[in-house]
Amino acid sequence: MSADLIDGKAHAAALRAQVAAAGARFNAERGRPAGLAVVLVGEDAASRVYVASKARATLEAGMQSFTHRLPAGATQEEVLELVVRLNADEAVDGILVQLPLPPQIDETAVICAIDPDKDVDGFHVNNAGRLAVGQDGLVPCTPLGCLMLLRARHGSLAGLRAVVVGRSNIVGKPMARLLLAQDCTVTMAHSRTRDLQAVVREADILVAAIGRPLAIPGAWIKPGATVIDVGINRIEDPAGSGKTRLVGDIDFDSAVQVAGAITPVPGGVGPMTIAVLLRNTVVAARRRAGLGADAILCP
Ligand SMILES: NC(=O)C1=CN([C@@H]2O[C@H](COP(=O)(O)OP(=O)(O)OC[C@H]3O[C@@H](n4cnc5c(N)ncnc54)[C@H](OP(=O)(O)O)[C@@H]3O)[C@@H](O)[C@H]2O)C=CC1
Ligand SMILES: Nc1nc(=O)c2c([nH]1)NC[C@@H]1CN(c3ccc(C(=O)N[C@@H](CCC(=O)O)C(=O)O)cc3)C=[N+]21
Repeated sequence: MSADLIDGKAHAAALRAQVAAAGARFNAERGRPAGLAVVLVGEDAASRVYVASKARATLEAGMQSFTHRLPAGATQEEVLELVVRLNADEAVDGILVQLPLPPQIDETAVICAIDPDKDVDGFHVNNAGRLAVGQDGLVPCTPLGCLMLLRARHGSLAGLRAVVVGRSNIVGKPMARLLLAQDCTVTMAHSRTRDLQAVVREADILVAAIGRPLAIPGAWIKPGATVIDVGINRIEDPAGSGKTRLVGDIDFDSAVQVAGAITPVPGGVGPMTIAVLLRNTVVAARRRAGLGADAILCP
């Protein structure tokens, strides 16, 4: 038996088309496009690629894109000043500060400085708190993208056993909260979990956000489970070509034999993250303008 592939690229393309339509409606109502500002500090090559692809996707969705690059040696004050300026800029509906930041900059302080209503990453403590208590806010892109993939496959998730491996503030914790809000029975696992294999085995829905290449083998997975692989790990190609390739946290080749459905890496969760970022930007723009929810953007 071979699992169904969950095509994140196709789901992301569909979401982006919906976001473009909602963005066009916003533009028609308000006489200006929704705007996303991305802040990149330093020259990290991988970050540059993400930032460029976000800017391209933003323009393709009919939104305005503002990219701000600061040198790797930028001070905390310079980053905070830029954030304050973007908070006050009426053309900017969403602000994303690319993480990680260089070591001289306090990430928490920078995230805290972002206007929560423009925090399209959903990392601000106001938005994390809103998610925790079930109030409307801005939800982190990667876990919301995972939830959309799960809803597309299952419809209702009520009563299913979900296991989230990883408890970071940007993926694991918000993922678990979203699944709980969908009435899953949720377990959060992490590096101190005892007998991870037995915990994983319980999962009807398994979300891996660990950051360790191929950490979970197919033999651990419950037959028929839906497996969402958030991990993006660059490893040396085992064929010894000297090239590198991207792999997830799940050992795809063995897991695909056991799971009911599985996301590939690349082409799974990653493309959804960017599509949800655009979705969050239109949601933020509508809320800031005092417009009601746009049904098409609801997960
Ligand atoms: N597709 C996408 O769009 C995105 C992908 N990612 C990818 O997702 C992965 C996770 O990212 P992120 O959440 O930021 O990572 P973090 O490093 O912040 O968190 C990793 C989590 O995994 C846990 N962990 C580490 N080792 C083990 C282990 N052996 N067994 C069980 N749990 C373990 C850690 O536990 P503990 O808390 O105990 O240390 C921690 O909670 C990365 O590969 C990242 O590149 C991230 C963001 C977006
Ligand atoms: N403030 C902030 N918000 C983020 O959301 C954020 C961040 N900082 N820092 C870095 C991580 C990582 N991240 C990814 C987004 C898309 C892909 C993606 O589209 N990946 C493609 C592959 C891309 C490739 O080939 O390199 C895929 O999985 O198919 C990956 C990773 C967002 N992040």
